[in-house]
Amino acid sequence: MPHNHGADSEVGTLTTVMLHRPGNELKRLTPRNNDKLLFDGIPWVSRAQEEHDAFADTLRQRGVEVLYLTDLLTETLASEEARAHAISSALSGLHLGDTLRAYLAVALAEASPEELTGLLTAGIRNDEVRGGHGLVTSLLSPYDFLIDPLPNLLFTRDSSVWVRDRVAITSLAMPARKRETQLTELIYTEHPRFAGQTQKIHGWHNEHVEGGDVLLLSPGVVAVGVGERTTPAGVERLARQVFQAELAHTVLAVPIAQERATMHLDTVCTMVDVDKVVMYPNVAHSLMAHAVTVRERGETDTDLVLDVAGAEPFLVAAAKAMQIDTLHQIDTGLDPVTAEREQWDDGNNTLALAPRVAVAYERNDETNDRLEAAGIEVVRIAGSELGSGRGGPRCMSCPVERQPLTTD
Ligand SMILES: NC(=O)NCCC[C@H](N)C(=O)O
Repeated sequence: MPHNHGADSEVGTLTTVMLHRPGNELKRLTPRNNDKLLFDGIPWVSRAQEEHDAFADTLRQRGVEVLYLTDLLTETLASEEARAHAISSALSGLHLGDTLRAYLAVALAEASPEELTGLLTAGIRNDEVRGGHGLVTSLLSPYDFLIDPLPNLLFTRDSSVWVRDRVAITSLAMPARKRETQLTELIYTEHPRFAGQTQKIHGWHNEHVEGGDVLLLSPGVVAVGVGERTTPAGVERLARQVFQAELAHTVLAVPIAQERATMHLDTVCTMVDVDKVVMYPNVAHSLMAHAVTVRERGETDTDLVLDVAGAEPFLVAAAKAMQIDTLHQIDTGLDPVTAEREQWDDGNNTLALAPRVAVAYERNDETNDRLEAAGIEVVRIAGSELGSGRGGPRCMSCPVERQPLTTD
């Protein structure tokens, strides 16, 4: 049966979502590598899995189809061509050397699709290989990774993002995450559910854009955070591509502080209704946006001539582009210290299941209370372990299909 994959908003009823159940890749985290691997602590893996299973169950109970990235990958790797592609990309790093690369290529080719998924996601450590011994294996430490683990796969939001009926394969800025998009690209290209019926925009080889920075404010209006992850050139490239494919009429480029606490736009602002956002109060008054529109079309996205407006307050620029009177900020009224604590714990990182229904971490009591007072149904989930990677319900979910808000 053909699917209507895609999303034209942040809040249309969520039909299908891609998640990643945390697995052995989290067991690779140690106090020596957690910073490099972008985790703030060492999660208790079985509890993280329980929390994640509860999150997935909550979504299913609300009628959402949950696709797991690893299931999709394993199904994709049933194809010889996809396997060969996955293996050569995973072994392309310059740290391996020819002897080890050749040995690993054979060993990976002999693995079953399930085993290969495990190796591509949890990685391979030098002390785990039995052959391929030579200069490189001898000189590397036994604990060095030959294929890096991908603990941040948990945050499926960042490695792909649907804009209407197209999927953008993103280009992740941090070295620890770069390989994630090799896997999402492979899934969207080769998995039978997507192959041949999924048009792609952007790509891992393009300028940096991360999905957590991309907010579909309304059909035709895309906001893109520009900060630690998405670069100015990244937003320009994405804007060109969505304009060329006529997926949007306005892209709002939104500068955000280049800090870990605000690594993506969705760490400070998410939508909970067609005209309401929950926003970190400490930035609400300073967040600005440049509206980018098309002045002149051309043959390709590089020929487009863009108009870039001067900076305006984000809520003002957004409302104008969305052609509504006001984009309301739910007034959480939190004192700056509580606001800072709850922002750090992803209080503003909600996942809308439909207009006025949002999944949020239970720990952010005050933000959640204020959301409820404003008429939003808050579906609370536990995230004490999940949160150690600094991501909330929105970060942990890639909507593959939402019911359209567009009426035409
Ligand atoms: N959209 C998001 O904010 N995703 C959270 C990503 C957390 C991950 N540990 C990272 O640093 O990239």
